[in-house]
Amino acid sequence: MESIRENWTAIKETIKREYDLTDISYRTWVEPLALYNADNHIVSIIIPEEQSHMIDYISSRYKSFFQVTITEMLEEDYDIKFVQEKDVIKEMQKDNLPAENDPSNHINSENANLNPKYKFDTFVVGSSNKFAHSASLAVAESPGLTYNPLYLYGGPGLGKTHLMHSIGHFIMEQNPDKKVLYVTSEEFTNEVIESIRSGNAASMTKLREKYRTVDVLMVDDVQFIIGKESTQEEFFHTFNVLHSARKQIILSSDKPPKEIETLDERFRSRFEWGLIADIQPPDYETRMAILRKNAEHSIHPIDEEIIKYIATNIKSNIRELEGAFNKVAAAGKLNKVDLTLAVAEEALKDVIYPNKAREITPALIINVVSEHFGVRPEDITSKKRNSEFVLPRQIVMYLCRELTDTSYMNIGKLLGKKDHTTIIHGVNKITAEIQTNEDLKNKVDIIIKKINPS
Ligand SMILES: Nc1ncnc2c1ncn2[C@@H]1O[C@H](COP(=O)(O)OP(=O)(O)OP(=O)(O)O)[C@@H](O)[C@H]1O
Repeated sequence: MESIRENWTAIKETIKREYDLTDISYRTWVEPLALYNADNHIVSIIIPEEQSHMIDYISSRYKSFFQVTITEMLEEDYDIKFVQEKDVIKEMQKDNLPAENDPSNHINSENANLNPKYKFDTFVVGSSNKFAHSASLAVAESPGLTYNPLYLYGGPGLGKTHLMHSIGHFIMEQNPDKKVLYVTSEEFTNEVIESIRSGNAASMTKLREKYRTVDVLMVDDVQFIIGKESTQEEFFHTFNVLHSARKQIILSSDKPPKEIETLDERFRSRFEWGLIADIQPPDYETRMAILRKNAEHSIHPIDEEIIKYIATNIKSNIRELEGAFNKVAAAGKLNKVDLTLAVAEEALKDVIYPNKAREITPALIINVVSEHFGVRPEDITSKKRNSEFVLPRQIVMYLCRELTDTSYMNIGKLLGKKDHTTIIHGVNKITAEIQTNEDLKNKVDIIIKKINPS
């Protein structure tokens, strides 16, 4: 930092000379720029208040000039960030508050957003996920130093989130001072949208503080960020800042970068900088091992015969495998009967359709929406009027009309015997709201992609 400060005028004069700037350009754009700070190889440059409306222009035209000149003069890589004078003033005022008032100091295991159940020791390793598991462990052992970013991809419910959380727990157990943050793309998108909507520079600064000061950032289902312009842009800069500061980035997606058609080149190349590891659907042995592990924790013993039946019939998704197991266990408990193969077959008759392609049905929509909102499907199809069930239920109404041919009357029957006018109202409400409410539109888009990933 000190050497940049000492050479600040020389840096600007070098830029004038090397890039052949006219006197007027130099005096107008470059000379008034002041150095704010240089941390983690990021040089922050203050744009004076009277030039604040030109920040995009100054950044696009002069950023690379500063980057190249500083990097060459100091023989170290630097990234450049332009900041508004008024934001710097606010930042300085904030810095005068006691440190504990700063929320970014409180990222610990709770607000790292990690599920305590998703750890390496609960993750069953088999041939389908061995590579992704080893890569994850290597990253957990030396974050920021081996593979950066780590990009995990695979179909739904195959353990990407479980592995990401395992890395987070491992790092924090080894070093509780590390700031680890897990976020879904949906949460990230909503935060960016919220900051932009508030039109408040301080809110954007806070968001950047939150994401750009961590040691490990994990973004789940990154494909949902791609194509959303302002979110994508914010993510791009966050990625650059963290990566150039050697902070670990872990991403998950349903596809490898080269198969995401809408991914532009700057993301593709960055995603490929580190290591790309895929997770395939589990083989029979792995499915059996996962089910046996579940059975160990079950209060009621579950026969090996039943475990084999589930492992044979549910092949492509571990979430569905666990769901089937839970359904069978619940059937035994609820009906107070011995858990025989016949009971298991009956419990799974709606789940197991041998050789049948995934069809979009109201039942599938209800399952995906309830999982997305963290509520039970029975709550969505019940008559309960609790506020947390109303929005998911209305989204189900809307999606049943958008994605299936189900009539209003039949949707009503599925959703707690509701009258068809209630369904029409729900569908119209969501149709109108997604025109103006970007959060909701984002939510609905993500749910549609989960229902129909193709
Ligand atoms: N190898 C494994 N061993 C034990 N449990 C697993 C394994 N893989 C996945 N699971 C379990 O399966 C469920 C789904 O896994 P997870 O949420 O990690 O999938 P995902 O790949 O992130 O899915 P999506 O892309 O839909 O978000 C979780 O309950 C997880 O604990």
